[in-house]
Amino acid sequence: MPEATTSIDYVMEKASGPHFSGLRIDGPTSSPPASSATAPSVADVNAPKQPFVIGVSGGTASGKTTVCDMIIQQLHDHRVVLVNQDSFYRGLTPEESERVHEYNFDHPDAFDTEQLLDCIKTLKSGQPYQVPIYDFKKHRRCSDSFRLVNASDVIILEGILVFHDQRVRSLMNMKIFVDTDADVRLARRIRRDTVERGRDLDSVLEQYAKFVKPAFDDFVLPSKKYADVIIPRGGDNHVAIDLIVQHIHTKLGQHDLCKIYPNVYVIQSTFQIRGMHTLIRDRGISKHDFVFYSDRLIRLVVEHGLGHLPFTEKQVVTPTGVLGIMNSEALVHFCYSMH
Ligand SMILES: Nc1ncnc2c1ncn2[C@@H]1O[C@H](COP(=O)(O)OP(=O)(O)O)[C@@H](O)[C@H]1O
Ligand SMILES: Nc1ccn([C@@H]2O[C@H](COP(=O)(O)O)[C@@H](O)[C@H]2O)c(=O)n1
Repeated sequence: MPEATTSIDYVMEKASGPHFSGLRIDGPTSSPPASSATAPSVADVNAPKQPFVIGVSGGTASGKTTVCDMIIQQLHDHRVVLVNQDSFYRGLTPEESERVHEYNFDHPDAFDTEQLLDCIKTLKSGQPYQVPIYDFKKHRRCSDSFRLVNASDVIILEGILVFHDQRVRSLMNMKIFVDTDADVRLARRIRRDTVERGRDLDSVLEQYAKFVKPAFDDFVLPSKKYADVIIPRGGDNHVAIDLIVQHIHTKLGQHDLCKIYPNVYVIQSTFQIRGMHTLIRDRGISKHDFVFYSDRLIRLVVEHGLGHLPFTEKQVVTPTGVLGIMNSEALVHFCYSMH
């Protein structure tokens, strides 16, 4: 190893832990095997990724759906599905239907949370789900039609109370709270409910004062503390939405080639690999170091590729008669007898 690079190397080795394949580069083979908990196996790294689940909460008419639509538009190169908590409103009993103005649609019990959980768990496992369709005018689900939601890269779960239940929260990778002033929300709600949901002004105002506002204070606002990101002004906040989309892109990775070519394997990015890529791109690097680190990176690719070839395990005795003491290169060449 060149002397000038010893300290950089030392830091990288210390920080990175075992290399992906379980073999430390140039190090002794006393490091943990590939099955170690700290080193993901080839199968783990290339296993189908679990969908990225985003929860979007906020008060009524805060702009949740608008924000979700903007995120979906910007994630056009990924498969994204939107699930509304509203779809899981319970059906009303005949008595409740008769006195619908006394029914609190803003209480957590108004939702069938068990079914919502089942839906998100099913989608997370890569299976499609038949999501109910809710009719806000009739206050009930359409009994004979569903929306078939397919497995996807990103699942967005949107609703006033999606952060209320711990079990639902725990399924989320990212939680967003859309924060819009109450007067703006009420104004939007009046317009929306009278235009789209078949209500009159008096009933909207009465429902708001009796149920919507108290439930916001009791359940929605307290769940804001669970949010990772709070978006003031909802869909008007383009900066926040751009940042969120960037983050999701990073989390999903850019390995679209894997979707097109099922036999493409991507080496997991580690601190050490990123460090070496940084060094060889540094215009000030010496020729010697450039060759040294490029050589290491190339060797990683070769070792990784060899790991994908069929092999049978072999016991070997080293020339000194000691079992198991060999450097990483020797391990690759001796342990795997290629077909
Ligand atoms: N930034 C905005 N400016 C103006 N109107 C908006 C804005 N965001 C949402 N709206 C309107 O307010 C209403 C509620 O928005 P929506 O996104 O459906 O909220 P939520 O899903 O939180 O109930 C809709 O009629 C929508 O068109
Ligand atoms: N039959 C129903 C069901 C729900 N609501 C109201 O909808 C609000 C939640 O939907 P947002 O799109 O505004 O998030 C909630 O505040 C309920 O009061 C309803 O009016 N009728």
